[in-house]
Amino acid sequence: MELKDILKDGSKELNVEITGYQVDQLIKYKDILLEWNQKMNLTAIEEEKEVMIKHFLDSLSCIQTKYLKTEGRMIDVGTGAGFPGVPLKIALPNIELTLLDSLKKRIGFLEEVCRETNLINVEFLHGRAEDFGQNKAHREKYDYAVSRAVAALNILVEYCLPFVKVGGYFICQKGPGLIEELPEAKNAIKILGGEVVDQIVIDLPFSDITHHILVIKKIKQTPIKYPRKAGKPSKEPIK
Ligand SMILES: C[S@@+](CC[C@H](N)C(=O)[O-])C[C@H]1O[C@@H](n2cnc3c(N)ncnc32)[C@H](O)[C@@H]1O
Repeated sequence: MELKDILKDGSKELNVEITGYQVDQLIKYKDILLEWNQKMNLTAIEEEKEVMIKHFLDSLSCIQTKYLKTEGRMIDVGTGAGFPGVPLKIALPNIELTLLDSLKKRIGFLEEVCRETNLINVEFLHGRAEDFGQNKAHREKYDYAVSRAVAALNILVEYCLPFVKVGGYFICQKGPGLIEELPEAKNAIKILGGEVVDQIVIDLPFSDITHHILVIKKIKQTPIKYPRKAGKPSKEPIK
């Protein structure tokens, strides 16, 4: 099966509409990812077909939740090589995207991807989520936070919920581990002003992988003491 067909058919299965131009943008992204991956550690997934499924379709599955609209401000916390933020921006080009990562080299790669795929209205932030979460320009300024494979849920909510406006959503991609992580994070979610509104099981097309997406709505402002200083949330997660 051709790579383009994996994207077209897989996104249809996820109820996500993508055009031929968006498919071309994703293919270009894959080319740059695999080229840069020779020089720096960006992804352990090196097979083209696997990139389509495990990075692109997996990222696009966030749209299936129906909570993401076609406009608004979104931050991808711990974006790494751009997942899920960049595929989401390709599929929803009117979203204003902020990509945040603590590794400077990854930001350089992301700048190149966005330039080469003609993505506009993308901001790149190099630093820790704990620091930007206390920064007035970013605190409670986003309609959506998204994140994949960054930390256990009780830590991750302290990284992500401070960015979300009251009324906005944190859309969190997790593996089957969510079932154990959720009870341990319930109190942190409440303290940080969130409420779990949905938990969706995603069957990733062309694979036997099942993922979970947890949707947390911001219902109250986050108390100003959160996020605590860099390193503290992972050392002492909120109990
Ligand atoms: C395992 S990678 C996942 C990357 C991407 N989200 C994905 O799913 O492919 C985790 C990323 O989170 C970043 N990260 C971890 N803790 C962070 C923090 N406190 N603030 C900002 N970035 C962080 C790391 O630098 C790394 O790029």
